[in-house]
Order: sequence, then C-alpha cells, then structure tokens
Amino acid sequence: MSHAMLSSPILAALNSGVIVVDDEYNIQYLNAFIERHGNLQLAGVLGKSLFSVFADLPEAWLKRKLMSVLDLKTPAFSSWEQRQYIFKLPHLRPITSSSQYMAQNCTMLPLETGQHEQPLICILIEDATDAFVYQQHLSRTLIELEKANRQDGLTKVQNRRYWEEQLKQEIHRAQRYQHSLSLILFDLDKFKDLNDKYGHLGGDFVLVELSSFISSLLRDSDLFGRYGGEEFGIILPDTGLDGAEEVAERICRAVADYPMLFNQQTIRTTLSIGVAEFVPKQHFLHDDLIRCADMALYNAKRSGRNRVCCYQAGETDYHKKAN
Ligand SMILES: Nc1nc2c(ncn2[C@@H]2O[C@H](COP(=O)(O)OP(=O)(O)OP(=O)(O)O)[C@@H](O)[C@H]2O)c(=O)[nH]1
Repeated sequence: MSHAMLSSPILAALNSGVIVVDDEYNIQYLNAFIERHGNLQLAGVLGKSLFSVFADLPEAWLKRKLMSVLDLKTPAFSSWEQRQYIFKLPHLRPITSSSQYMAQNCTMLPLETGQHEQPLICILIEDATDAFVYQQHLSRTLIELEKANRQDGLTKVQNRRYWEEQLKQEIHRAQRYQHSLSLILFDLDKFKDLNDKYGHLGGDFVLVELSSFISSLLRDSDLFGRYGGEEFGIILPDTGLDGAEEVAERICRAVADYPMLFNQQTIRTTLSIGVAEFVPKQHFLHDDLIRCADMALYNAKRSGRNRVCCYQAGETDYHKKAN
C-alpha cells in the first residue's frame, strides 16, 4: 500500500482517528485527527512502536487483538461500552463528564498489501464521547428515579409501598431461616395541635427533622418508612422483642429530649410507640405483624402517650383509641 494513498486528503479530513501499524506494531501512518487529539506529528512518530508513542495502552490485550486480525484476516472491534477507550486521548468538548478522555469505538482492519509487502493493520478510532455522556446521564437519572420511587417525598425515608414490600421480604427471610424479626410503629403525639399551633409548615418541618434524627439512631440494616401521615414504621431484622423494646425506648427518650428550632421557636414533641415481634408460624403475614404493632401503639396512646408498649401474645383486639 503506497504512502501516497495513506496520506490522501480524505483520511486527513476524516473526523475519526486512523492509525496504521505493521505486524511489529510500528506506526506507518496516522491522520490529522490523531495528530490533533494526541498532540503529536506523524513525522515524529513514523516507524516508532505504537506502544512507546501511546503510553497506557492495554498492551497485552491490544496485541492479542491485532494478532488475531492478522492471523484470521478479519476485522476486530472494541466498543466504548466494553472498554471506554483504548487510546488515552482527551476529548475536546466543553461538557461535564466523569472522564476527561474520549470514549471510543475502535475497529481494527487487515489492510490488503502485496504478497511481498509487510502486512498492515488499520485502527479506526471513532469518537463516542456523546453516547458515553448521554448514557451516564441516563444511568444517573434512572438511579434517581428508582430512589424517588422508594422514598417518601417529604421525609425522604422509605415510602409506604416500598417499606411494606421490604416487610414482606423480611418476613419471608425470617420464616425461611428462623431468624427473629421485630416491628416498631410510632405515631407523633397530638400532632394535630402542633399543626394548629405552628401551621402546616411547622408540622412538615417536625416530620422532616424527626425522620432525619431517628434515622441517625438506627442501624444501617433497620428499615425505616413512613406508614401514613404522622405514623412511621421501623423493621428490625434479626431482633427479638427485648432488643426492639430497647431501641424503641431509646428513640422515645431521645425524641422527647430533642428540641427543634422553627421560626425562632423551639418545638418539642413526643411519640407513642408500639412494638411487636414476628411469630414464626404458618399464615402469619406482614399485615398480622402490623396489626400487632398497631395494637401496642394504641395501647401506648391510651395509657398516656410518650411511651412504649409491646404487643403481648394473645391480645386479639384494639383497645379503644385514646382521646
Ligand atoms: N403538617 C403535616 N400534617 C400532617 C401530615 N400528615 C398528617 N398530618 C396531620 O396529622 C394530624 C393527625 O391527627 P390525629 O390523627 O388526630 O392525631 P394526633 O393529633 O397526633 O393525636 P394522637 O395521635 O391521638 O396523639 C392531622 O391533623 C393531619 O392533618 C403531613 O404530611 N404534614
């Protein structure tokens, strides 16, 4: 293949990279695109090893690829999805991306040469940075959407739908592996009065503040969700009734002692908390566990609020809700 053909104006003007190497990986040609992005001149690298000119190439991998192109006389490919880039070339876009390097689709082609001429391989480098950045945005958006789908919009703890799904899964796990599992349900005391006194924004502020404060008191493995207006649930995997009661007592005391500053006013509130333990028996569903914790919660309301009540086995009905 003549050098004149390799340096045709079309190759020079191409908006993709072209590098030609021989069977010893020495550079026989590279076009203006590579000169520009790689900050080098063809004259300065002609005949030099590809691997000495481009430091950081995945040498063993690329040699294997190029060898197979020569041996099989068929093209080989590498897409940015498999390997973000082969040649460490900076991209020239004023865009924000997690990478400063050009994402690339590369094609390695065997070039037809005369029988007695040295075999050549052409490496085509297509700039795929736009696709890479678009894909990054898309993945980030999907992660955010997925998170939003699980979160309560106001308090950022799990929303009811997701939290109940978690409870079903944890019950399934506890059944299967005979693990203990407990549930805490709590409700803010006299929240209606708080709303009346500080306005709905004050009420919202308290829900957000307490959610964040209570989250900080829990283990990473505990699952905290908003069950309804001012009612929340915490699933405690691998925790029996005594352990759950201890956690509930700690939360109850910490919240009662937690002053919240809203519009230069200090707000204090308390919780009524019900605790129930999962009973590993057949047909015990997540609804049953919620019902047991709910009974205990209403007992806590009934017996004066700002306290923890545990569900006692055998209780079968709600005590009347306190006024
Ligand atoms: N600010 C605010 N208030 C809410 C929200 N969801 C529910 N509420 C209010 O919470 C109050 C709950 O009142 P009740 O069910 O009577 O209970 P309570 O006043 O807390 O009294 P006890 O539970 O018996 O201690 C209602 O006034 C609801 O409007 C919310 O997202 N933001």
